Amino acid sequence: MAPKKKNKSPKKDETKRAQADKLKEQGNKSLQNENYQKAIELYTEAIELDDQCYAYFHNRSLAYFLIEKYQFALQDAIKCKELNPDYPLGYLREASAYLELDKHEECIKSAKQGLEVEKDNQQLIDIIKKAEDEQKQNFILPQDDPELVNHNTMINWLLDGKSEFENLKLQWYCKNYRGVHARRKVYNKETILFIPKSHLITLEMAKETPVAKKIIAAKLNLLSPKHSFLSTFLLQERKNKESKWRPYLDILPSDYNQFPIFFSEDDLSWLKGSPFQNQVREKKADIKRDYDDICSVAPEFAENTFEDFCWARMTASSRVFGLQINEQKTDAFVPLADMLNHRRPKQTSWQYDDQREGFVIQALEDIPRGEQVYDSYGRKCNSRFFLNYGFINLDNDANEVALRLTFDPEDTTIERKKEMMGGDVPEFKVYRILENYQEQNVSEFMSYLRFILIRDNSKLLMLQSLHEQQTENNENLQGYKPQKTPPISIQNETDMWAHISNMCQNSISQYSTTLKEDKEMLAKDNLTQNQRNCVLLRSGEKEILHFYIEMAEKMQKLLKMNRREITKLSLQQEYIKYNVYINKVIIGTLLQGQN
Ligand SMILES: C[S@@+](CC[C@H](N)C(=O)[O-])C[C@H]1O[C@@H](n2cnc3c(N)ncnc32)[C@H](O)[C@@H]1O
Repeated sequence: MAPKKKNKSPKKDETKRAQADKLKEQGNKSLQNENYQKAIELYTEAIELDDQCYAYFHNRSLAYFLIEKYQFALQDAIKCKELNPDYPLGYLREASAYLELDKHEECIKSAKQGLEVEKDNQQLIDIIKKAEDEQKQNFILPQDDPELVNHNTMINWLLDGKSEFENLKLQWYCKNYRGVHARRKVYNKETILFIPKSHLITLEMAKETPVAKKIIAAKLNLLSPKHSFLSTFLLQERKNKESKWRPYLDILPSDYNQFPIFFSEDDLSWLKGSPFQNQVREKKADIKRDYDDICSVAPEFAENTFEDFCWARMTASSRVFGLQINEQKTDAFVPLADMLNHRRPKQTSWQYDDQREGFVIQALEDIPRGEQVYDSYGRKCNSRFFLNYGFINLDNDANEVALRLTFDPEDTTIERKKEMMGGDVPEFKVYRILENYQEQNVSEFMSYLRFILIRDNSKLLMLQSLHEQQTENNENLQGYKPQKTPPISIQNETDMWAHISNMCQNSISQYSTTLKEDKEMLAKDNLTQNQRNCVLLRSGEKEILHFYIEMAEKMQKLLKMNRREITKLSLQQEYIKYNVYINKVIIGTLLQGQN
């Protein structure tokens, strides 16, 4: 049977076109009013009446783009281009959708075609530049680089295991150094990553290795048991070519040369004078002790060199998450989640979701497309970041410097002090002080020092009775806590500042460079990364020491004045930062009652 002829009445067509145009106008108004869904409906109705008008497809493509339906935006842009190849904005819509879909080649190709139609269209020129820039960032490594190949294998392994992270992508900054970026705009509260339990390496799994079982059976007292168990697991699986975990193992950093425990003596010498130099040696010695202990109960573990064990331990210290799975605390390696770099304040939060049975990360703010997505590793001193993560955080308000307090053996009140403290005084006590003197650590340090410096038995008696009053109702009356000593007298407080100043000056004199010299070195920028990090670490410590030397000088000066003079001086700019101490301790306590 012959097909029926269509009734082609020109008049009917014209009416339809007029109706369609009207709908388009209404659609444009909705678009202007940011009612994109309505605009899409109106353009769709227009298209149903007349599917040969490029403008309807162009406008609907734009509306789809604005609600982030990029695949639909692309389809309409392609149709617009087909209907009118001379319309440059059709190419712009197509290129924009391709860019959002991370199809950089295609984006550049369609924008270039658009430029053939209108050669100086600035939007087309801009989008080519943006796509090229992103391409450069994405492909810092050649396509066949093993790191990239391994990365793709891991991504497929995770996706096959039903992981979800469609809005995230990995980006390289240089070899072995990667970060996670938003593939598309991420919204506050959006769950951006899900890794099922099947793809987590937990502490419980690590405790099942033959070596771990021997450690447990021998009741070994390891210094870092959790990280050691996880390390034995990593090393066991690394040797197994058929390991289920191969895709994850293959993307782990191949070395940790920027971690201080791997530093040469030459690199370590850049830490001369810093208490951190010892911390590094102690950390390495602790890891060696764990390694030797493990080898002693599981001799086969010695197949792994100490270097191998250090590699595994640093992998654990820099990548493990402390989780709670079904109310049980554990530690785990979480592939891909461990690719997020650190930044404070918190931009994302993570947890194990018992219902979904997997690890999830949620955004805590909107993150624009292309931006790096961070995890906060917490508020930590740079010495901890350096030791356990191999980097230094600039502008870190949590930096500390270690100061050691000891009782004076010549102190005639020492016996009473011992008695008060419940028998004995510790040989020494190390406090890690921060530049902010209001931090609890610092006030405990000052209080401890006040107690050490008392030379007057009557003051000790007063503290003892205060302590007894405070602990009156406490049945397990414990010894006196020097770190709770309140400000006692002008003399004691003056002594405390003099002592702080001496200790800080003594610490400063241990370094082979001054703070000024460090700053000049950093400005020159001719240091290796490890040298630079050492200089940043030691200069951070010196800043704190200088802060307290200056504070000590000013507070000793104030402690010689009367209340009126102090109040006047404290209003000066250079004293403002000490006002909390001045008002609370000097005026509020030591000079209480004075006019
Ligand atoms: C959990 S991993 C993050 C992924 C890592 N960048 C990678 O490529 O494997 C932690 C390591 O990332 C690096 N890192 C994380 N945050 C950093 C930051 N803010 N600055 C410098 N390096 C950082 C450090 O090397 C750290 O040991």
